[in-house]
Formats: sequence, structure tokens, C-alpha cells
Amino acid sequence: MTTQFLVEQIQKKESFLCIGLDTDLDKIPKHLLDQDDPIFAFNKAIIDATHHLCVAYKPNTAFYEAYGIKGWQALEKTIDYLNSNYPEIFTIADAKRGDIGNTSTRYAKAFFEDLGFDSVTIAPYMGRDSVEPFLAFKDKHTILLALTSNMGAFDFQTKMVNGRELYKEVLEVSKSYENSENLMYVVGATKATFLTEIRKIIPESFLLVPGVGAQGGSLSEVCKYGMSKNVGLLVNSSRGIIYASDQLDFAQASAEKAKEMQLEMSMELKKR
Ligand SMILES: O=c1ccn([C@@H]2O[C@H](COP(=O)(O)O)[C@@H](O)[C@H]2O)c(=O)[nH]1
Repeated sequence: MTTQFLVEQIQKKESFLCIGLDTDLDKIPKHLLDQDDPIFAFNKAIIDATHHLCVAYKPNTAFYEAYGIKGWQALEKTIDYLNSNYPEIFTIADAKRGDIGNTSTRYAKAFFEDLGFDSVTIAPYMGRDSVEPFLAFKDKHTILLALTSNMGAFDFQTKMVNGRELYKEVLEVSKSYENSENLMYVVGATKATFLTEIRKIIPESFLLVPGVGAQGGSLSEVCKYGMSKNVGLLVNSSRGIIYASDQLDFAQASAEKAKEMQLEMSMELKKR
């Protein structure tokens, strides 16, 4: 998917919501456990109930890998279902990969070609040759971890390197990568006040922003400091939406939570 198409979807739906499909068999409604593939059954119900309120879905691959081959099959069915039924949706494999060049190429093929995701999250620690293999794919997006939402972000990401914080070094240096126009960045909603500085370095790049809801980040702060001319934000909520209820009405309950966020986003878009 092109960035332009994503921006058009955001304007059309008045939403920059990304719903995280962090599907956990211990948390989904018990009645689904009788199904052949309870993970896919849950995802399908959530997607059908919420697709008009969001522009992106982000399965975190950990939740699928944890169930072995069955989990991976559920991930494949989920992305196939999205691509076949809702091609206007931007898809993110939250896999946090990155390795030496030839290995990164295989990861890129797995997520972009075999599975058919629009984007994948990548850890920048191994540097240029670990990231550029992902950037080589046209109309696919590489979402680099810049400043993450967790407390451990302060262990390394804010430490000084070459006279600036490491997360700023990641932003600056990655701009020189080949095909850097295919880069997006992860910035945690819990670090919203850092967004002013971040926007000075990457004024228009798209940011994937996890950490609202369960982790305590504020949507209005993210918008205040992080919104760019073309919006430039995909704000993710996983647990806060998909586990709104563990009863028969779970999909409807998730749609209500998603609607609350979409309305808030629509108001933020009108403020610009
Ligand atoms: O900095 C980061 C990077 C990734 N995540 C992931 O996003 C979701 C957040 O889930 P919530 O339930 O909305 O808290 C989850 O998959 C994380 O692994 C992040 O939180 N922070």
C-alpha cells in the first residue's frame, strides 16, 4: 500500500486507529474455545465488527508464535482474510525483526511476500545492512523502533551517542538509508512529550504509536505533539479494544471501544 493511499483512508474514515490483534487464548471468550481455530474465529469477529472504524490492524506475532504451527496458521488466515475482504486496511506484522543482510532478506520475504503484510516492525540495533533489505520492497513499509513505550526504553534509547540521544541518532542515521522513504517509526504514546523533538528530525514520517489505554499513554497528547501535515500517526490499541468483553457480545463491545477512539480522533483531525 502506498503512503498516499493510507493518508486518503485516514481522511475518509476520520480515523488513524490501529487495532492490535494480540490474541491470547486465556483472554478470549470461553465459547470460542470449541471452534476449530479459536484464534482466527476471534480475530474474524473483531475485524468484521471494527474494520470501518480503523485504518490498520497489527497482529503481534508473539501471540501467534506462542501456539506453534497452529498459531502461525491462525496468523496466515488472519492476514489472508484482511487482504481478501478489506484490502483498504493497512496491515502491520509486529515482529521486531532485523539481522545480518541475507537473513533480513528472508524475513522481508516471509512478511511481505509470503504472508502479504504491508509493513513489519524492525529493531534498528544491527544497523544499516539489517534494515535496507526490508526497505528494498516497493510499497512496503519498515517500521523502525525509535523510542518505545516501555520503561526499559530509558536503559539505552535516551543515552547520549555522538552528542545526541540514541533514539535521535536512530532517526537521523536511518534517513540516509537507501529507500528511506519506506521508513516509519515506533514511538510510544507514553513518551508523547518527546514528539516535539522527534518531529524536528522527521517532520512528515508516519509514526506507529502504541501505549494508549492499558499502558497509560494519552491520545490527545500524542496528537498535540506528534500530528504532522499529513496526520502521520497510526495510534495502536490492543487490549483496550479487543478484550472489552469476554462474553457473547465481545465483538460489539470491541466496536464500541473502537468507536470511542475514532470519535476522539475525528475531533483531533478537525482541530488542525
Ligand atoms: O514500544 C512499543 C512497541 C510495541 N508495542 C506493542 O504494541 C502493543 C500494545 O498493546 P496494548 O495492549 O495496547 O498495550 C503490544 O503488541 C506491544 O507488544 C508496545 O506496546 N510498545
